[in-house]
Amino acid sequence: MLEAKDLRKQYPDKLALKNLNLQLSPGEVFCLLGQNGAGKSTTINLFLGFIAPTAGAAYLGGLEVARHPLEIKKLLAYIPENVLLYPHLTGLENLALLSGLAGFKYRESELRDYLTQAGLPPEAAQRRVSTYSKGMRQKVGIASAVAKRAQVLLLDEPTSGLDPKASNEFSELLRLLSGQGTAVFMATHDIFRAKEVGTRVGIMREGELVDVRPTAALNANELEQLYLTHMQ
Ligand SMILES: Nc1ncnc2c1ncn2[C@@H]1O[C@H](COP(=O)(O)OP(=O)(O)OP(=O)(O)O)[C@@H](O)[C@H]1O
Repeated sequence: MLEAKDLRKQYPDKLALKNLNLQLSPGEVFCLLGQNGAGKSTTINLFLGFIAPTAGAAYLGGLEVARHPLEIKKLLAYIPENVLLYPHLTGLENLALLSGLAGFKYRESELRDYLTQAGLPPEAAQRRVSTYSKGMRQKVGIASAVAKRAQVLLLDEPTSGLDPKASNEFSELLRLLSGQGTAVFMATHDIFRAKEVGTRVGIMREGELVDVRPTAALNANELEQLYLTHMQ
């Protein structure tokens, strides 16, 4: 569902990603840990097609991202730290717009159901998004991923700045999506969440994926120790 083959990104004065090799199956949740500047966002931006690789290739659903920019946009949903929505439109209107762009036309009742399923309070659906909290905007992002029937979900530090309850609800939604077969690739600094929602966790250091483990094999303390050992 998601694959990197010798994926590499060289900036003029920085090798941001060194020959990444990785494969994700449907329903897998891969959490990528690493310090600031390790290359996590670079990896996500390569899968999004926002930047071009220097060598190697990124694939989504078997399609090479750099060669199929339009097709891959239909396969994937992207949730950055701050979900960008139209502030003067309501949650419902935003979702109608986002799913419409992906080619889906839903009735208002269906859009409401997607928002409720994502955990947005029903009264909020009619409110302008400018009144939403960060967690509520994330929920609209998740609702849009579900409404688009995204096969791959890319997330860049989605829980940073969320309170523990919102962060926990977010983890539940990721489990729901992965249960429906969506492959999830998430860059995060949150070791606890990575252990909780991830099926596998990877540790990136200076552009290199230095360790990959199934999360079932470690408890949160062991994962933290492993991470710290790699950062020494
Ligand atoms: N457009 C660019 N031009 C030059 N260097 C860049 C560019 N974008 C990123 N870099 C460099 O590439 C390296 C990897 O950056 P990246 O943003 O992928 O790290 P990150 O792991 O996402 O960090 P953070 O946790 O802070 O988001 C860093 O050294 C960064 O300065």
